[in-house]
Amino acid sequence: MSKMKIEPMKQPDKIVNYWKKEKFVVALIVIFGLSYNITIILGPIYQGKLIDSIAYGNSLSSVIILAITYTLLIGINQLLRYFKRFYIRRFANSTSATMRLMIYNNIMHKSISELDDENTGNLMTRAISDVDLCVEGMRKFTTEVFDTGVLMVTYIISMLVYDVKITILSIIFVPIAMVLAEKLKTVIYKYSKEYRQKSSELADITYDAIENSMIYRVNGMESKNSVKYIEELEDLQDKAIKANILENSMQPIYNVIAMLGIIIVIYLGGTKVINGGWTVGAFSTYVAMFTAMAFKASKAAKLFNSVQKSQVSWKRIKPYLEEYKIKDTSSNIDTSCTLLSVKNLSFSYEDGKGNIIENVNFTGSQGEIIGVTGSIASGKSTLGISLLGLYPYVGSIKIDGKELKDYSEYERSQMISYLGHKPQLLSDTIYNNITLGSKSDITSVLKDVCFDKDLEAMRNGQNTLVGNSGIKLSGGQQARIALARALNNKNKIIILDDPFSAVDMKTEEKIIENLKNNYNDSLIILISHRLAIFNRIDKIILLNDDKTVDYGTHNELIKKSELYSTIYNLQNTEGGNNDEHNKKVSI
Ligand SMILES: Nc1ncnc2c1ncn2[C@@H]1O[C@H](COP(=O)(O)OP(=O)(O)OP(=O)(O)O)[C@@H](O)[C@H]1O
Repeated sequence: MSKMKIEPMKQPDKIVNYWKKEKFVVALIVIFGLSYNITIILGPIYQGKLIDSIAYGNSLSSVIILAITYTLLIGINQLLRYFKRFYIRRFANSTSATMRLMIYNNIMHKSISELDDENTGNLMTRAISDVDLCVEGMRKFTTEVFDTGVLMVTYIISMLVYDVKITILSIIFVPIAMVLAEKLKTVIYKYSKEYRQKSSELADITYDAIENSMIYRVNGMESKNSVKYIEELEDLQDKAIKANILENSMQPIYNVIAMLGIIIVIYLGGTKVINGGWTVGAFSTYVAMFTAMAFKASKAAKLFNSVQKSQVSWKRIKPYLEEYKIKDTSSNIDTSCTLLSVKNLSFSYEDGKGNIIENVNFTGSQGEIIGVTGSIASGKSTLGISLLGLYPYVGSIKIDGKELKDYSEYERSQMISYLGHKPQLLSDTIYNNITLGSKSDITSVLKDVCFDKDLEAMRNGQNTLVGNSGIKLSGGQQARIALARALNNKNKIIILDDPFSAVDMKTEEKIIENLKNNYNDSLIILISHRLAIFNRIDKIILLNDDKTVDYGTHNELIKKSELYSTIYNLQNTEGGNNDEHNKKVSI
């Protein structure tokens, strides 16, 4: 059996294209679906013949031949059914995989501002959970086109061959059941939509309870949350009942309506047998065909409802099914030297909102360390983020003479390494947290961040699992693993946002020495509250509360900024080697 190939597709927001994409599989479904549903009619026909041959006293050998033929036909018919089912499953699996691939690709190409929006993340998680429901609807539809549509046509044609009048009179109840189902579909859609919405909300609440269990527990919120959770569950149950009851409770009613024609069949057919127009076997064949057809007709009514239900899911997925995009991974960057030049840089997170930083000017080159400091919420992290080029900025950020926004996203990722404000550890091993899935020797980088001693105490060494968000590591260990990740992916420019906030002063000093010695082919931008080592770095950017910026060497800032000199002196005089003290007197 050939392995399923998952490939992107064109116009993924048109549902019919999923059938077009699987042309070969759909062709096989058509072949097996048609042959299964056409040959099914041979079952009741041969059953009737068998009854007649017994009733009219045919020879034993001809009865046995008929019985064998009947059994063989049923066997072949079921084999065709097996293949039809197999290829329909294959179509469903492939469609589900394609939809997931297209949604995943959409996530990969969302802008950072869109991803920052919490709602986008939630909506996409829900959309992915809707894929299965939607594909299930498509599978049912494909199945029923044959098992209901083709089969009903086959039965009706055969019944017409047996008797035109009885057929026309007995099937007039079928459209009534269908019209009733059609009328109910809007109501079913409404209830189904409400149920799906509630179900996603409950999934969010569950994720939240798991992710933030510690916070809720220590704040004594768990029992209160449990009560709320039960209320939500009850509401979900209520909506589930409304959504399902109407659809399922209607099934027997559709069934009864479609079956009403049996009265006509028995009356007119029975009369025809008495008058010698039909044999008992022909009558039995006709009754079997009518019963099967009426049963299928009532299923068709249910099919309309289930297609309606899966449309709820399709509508939720559709906005995320956009054309497949491929990230450009060609790179044209200068690896021989590094020159960063920032001129009149201003930045705001949203258009029209006030600037977080204004008119920042500085230059830096390979081998330098530039410190960024300032009071709380003065925009230190924002300056680091703006240098990544992920958001639009005003002014100029040039790397090696070329504007940052003119580099491709991939080129930027190859020029700049970044350690964010939070460690953002994955629930994985130390090794995977640092390499992010690539293969490299991390021994030296672990030494550079002074983690080698910590590692010796860990039984599983680099394969130690860090727990959810690094919970099994101390704050300082988490910070150093995150720093090691940024350094392992060493680029021309390394931006480190507060890497030492959870690290003691001695370790900080050692790491700074390692950075100076082992990363002098990069330009390092070091964002920090702690100024202890700032007298050993090349230049400092001080972001003031009034959005003015002081820029210069340590000695220049000591002279020109009262704020800088006061804090530096406080951090380096009494208690200067004490972390608690430094926190109190930090900028
Ligand atoms: N993603 C964001 N969207 C909108 N506003 C933001 C975003 N990130 C930060 N801000 C705002 O920007 C301002 C500066 O925040 P930033 O984190 O850059 O300051 P900071 O100097 O690094 O702070 P701290 O000293 O507390 O680390 C704050 O008022 C904050 O609310």
